[in-house]
Amino acid sequence: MTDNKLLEVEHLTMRFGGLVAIDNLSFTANKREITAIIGPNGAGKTTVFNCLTGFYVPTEGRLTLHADDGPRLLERTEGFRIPRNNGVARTFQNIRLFTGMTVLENLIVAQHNRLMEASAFSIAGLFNLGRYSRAEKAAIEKAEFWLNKVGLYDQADWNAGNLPYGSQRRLEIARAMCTDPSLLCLDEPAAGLNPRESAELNVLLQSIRDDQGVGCLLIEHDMSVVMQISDHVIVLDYGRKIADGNPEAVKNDPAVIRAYLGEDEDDELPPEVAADLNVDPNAH
Ligand SMILES: Nc1ncnc2c1ncn2[C@@H]1O[C@H](COP(=O)(O)OP(=O)(O)OP(=O)(O)O)[C@@H](O)[C@H]1O
Repeated sequence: MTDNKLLEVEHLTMRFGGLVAIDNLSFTANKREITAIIGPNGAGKTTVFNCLTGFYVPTEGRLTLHADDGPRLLERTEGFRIPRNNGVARTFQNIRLFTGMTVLENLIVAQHNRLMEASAFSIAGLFNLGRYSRAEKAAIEKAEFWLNKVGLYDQADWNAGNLPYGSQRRLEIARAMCTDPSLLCLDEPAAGLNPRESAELNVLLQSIRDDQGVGCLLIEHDMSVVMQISDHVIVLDYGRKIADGNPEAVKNDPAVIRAYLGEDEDDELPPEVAADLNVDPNAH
């Protein structure tokens, strides 16, 4: 199964002063799989993403992306090079689109690096019309492909900031996919979506995995999304891994149920989380 590894996280530790946000975390995410990272608030999920995508330099540990042309050590790569050179794309908990640009422009800007390469990073290169215009045409085709895929073709000329919230979430995913990632990191993509939008998101993410062959790393509080589409679930609590397995095994794991219920006798799980974790929300 070694060939199937996409991301290897080994002994990752992230400290902020005296606070240990991630404590000696190791896990593997495979190619063509959706790997979910779940856990209560403050468990360290976003910190893992921030280490993988260069926002934080880990205190300790090794983060290896097994790209098609060989392994890349993410913790040694400058943050801005990670999407460009290592093929790791990301969406954010709080949507970060270019709201003053159109929907189409957001998808073209995402391909800026490839267009600049085609221009040979020079004015002269821009006038090498054959090469640059081929790259421009390919960028527009890719944008059109993703506009169709996320159902936003008819809104291509809208300002991104005027899209409804659920559409902005889909546009953010489309923008990330326009960078041709090998690993797509999604930070709470279902947050704020209604049940219909959430179901559409499931279909989109499964298609990114199955049709595009892209591995996804997913932080999500919506257990219906996690349980329905994940191949593999990692559970964090206070920065430590407490479970690692398929969704069925994880949802029945007593350590996971305990982490969500807490030790406090008065704690109650929201009914939808309890249902997905197979527990009686009032049972203590
Ligand atoms: N830049 C930072 N400086 C100091 N502490 C931080 C920083 N970033 C995260 N933390 C702390 O690290 C811990 C883990 O935070 P993190 O945001 O990764 O959790 P999370 O599992 O993503 O939570 P949530 O589900 O609420 O988004 C928290 O105690 C948080 O306060």
